[in-house]
Amino acid sequence: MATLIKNAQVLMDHQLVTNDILINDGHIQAIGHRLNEQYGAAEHVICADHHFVSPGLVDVHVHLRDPGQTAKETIATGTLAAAHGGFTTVGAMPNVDPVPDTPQKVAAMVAKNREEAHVHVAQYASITKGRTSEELVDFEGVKRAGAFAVSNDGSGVQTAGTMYQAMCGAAKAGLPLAAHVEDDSLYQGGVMNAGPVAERLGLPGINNVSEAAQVARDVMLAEASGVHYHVCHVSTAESIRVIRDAKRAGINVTCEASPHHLLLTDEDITMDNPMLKMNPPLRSPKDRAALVAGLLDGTIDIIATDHAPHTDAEKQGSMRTAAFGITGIETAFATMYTTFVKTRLMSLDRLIELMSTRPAQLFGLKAAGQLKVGAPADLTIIDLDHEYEIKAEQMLSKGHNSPFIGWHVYGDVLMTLVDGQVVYGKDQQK
Ligand SMILES: NC(=O)N[C@@H](CC(=O)O)C(=O)O
Ligand SMILES: [Zn+2]
Ligand SMILES: [Zn+2]
Repeated sequence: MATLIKNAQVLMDHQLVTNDILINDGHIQAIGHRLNEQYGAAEHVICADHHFVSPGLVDVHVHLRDPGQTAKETIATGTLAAAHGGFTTVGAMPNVDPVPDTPQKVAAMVAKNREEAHVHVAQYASITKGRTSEELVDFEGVKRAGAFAVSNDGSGVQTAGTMYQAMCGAAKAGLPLAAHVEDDSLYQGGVMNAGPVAERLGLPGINNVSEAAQVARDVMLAEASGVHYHVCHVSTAESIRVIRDAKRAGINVTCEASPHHLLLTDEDITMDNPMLKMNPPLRSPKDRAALVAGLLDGTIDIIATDHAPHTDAEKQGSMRTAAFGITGIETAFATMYTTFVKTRLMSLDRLIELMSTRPAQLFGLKAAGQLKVGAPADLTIIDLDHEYEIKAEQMLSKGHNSPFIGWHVYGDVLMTLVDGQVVYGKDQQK
């Protein structure tokens, strides 16, 4: 079946231009004008009404919680939430139960994702068995079973020797290694960033060095092993400095930042509020400024949400006891667009590079992140002009643990297509 998207604003050579997009057999067949004269009338016509049509967004850091914690999220709800956020490919973190730490378990996850997901899911295998042990997974085996990368997200790899062996194995298998950087021996049980705000609130703090020291260690190990080392949710000025230096030295290191670390600081925590509790924590304004500088100078390669849904009960009460993590996949584009593009700190083109093109390229997701003839029709139609309020009841994730509820933003996703099929349509929702 052919679908024609009419009057789309698409980015071409860094400019927005009006075009029609013809989709056939799940792929983009043509981009241009008066396509029906050349190709015949399409069975299905979607009027984009001069809204922006983006290559589907790509988020390499998402927690789908399934199997094992389906009260928080399922593959179905998490990927529907992704489609609502404009994402057509997500990377699923392996802190689920059972952990995908063998080729068999990875193959089972890949099959389950294919069965139940509304968007493409790239599956992480863990780095070590059970995610916290020192026993390495079979890197070649998990790659053959369909893993696109390895990560122990949720925990750092504590021992340098284990990390080095893991990097050598991942490098040999051609798998990127995405690291949650956290040295347990430097982490002293905090629940928010260490500093004057934590002191004022009487809450235990998490220092910068528990992250940055492990980044520094890993950069050395990455150089020695030759792996593609990717730092997850970078949050400190020191980590940015180490990564910038490592890149200058030609080491194969990349990193992601999450919207919340680019948009909020610990000064936004005016009271004990679990909606602002995540790991790594919201850092100081100085750290945020270093992250923004890193985003603008290219030290930060991509944006990833770290969408971490929890039940309402787990996010109630005090930050001392609430779960770490916030949702993000439904608010990432709008919050980033509003703060960085609408204000002209960054071009729309660059934001799409950070949220679609580059993550696909860095992680070898060859079919994703492109709007061009021959590519899969993974697209999202976004209204950039209408201001709206982020509301919990509009979220399709099971998790409502977002600090962005109540924000007024631009960048409303109207429709998302995966392989030419509409997987989210604003008008079709309640
Ligand atoms: N970021 C978080 O605070 N939580 C994540 C784990 C993680 O990303 O490290 C989770 O799985 O809930
Ligand atoms: Zn993490
Ligand atoms: Zn995570």
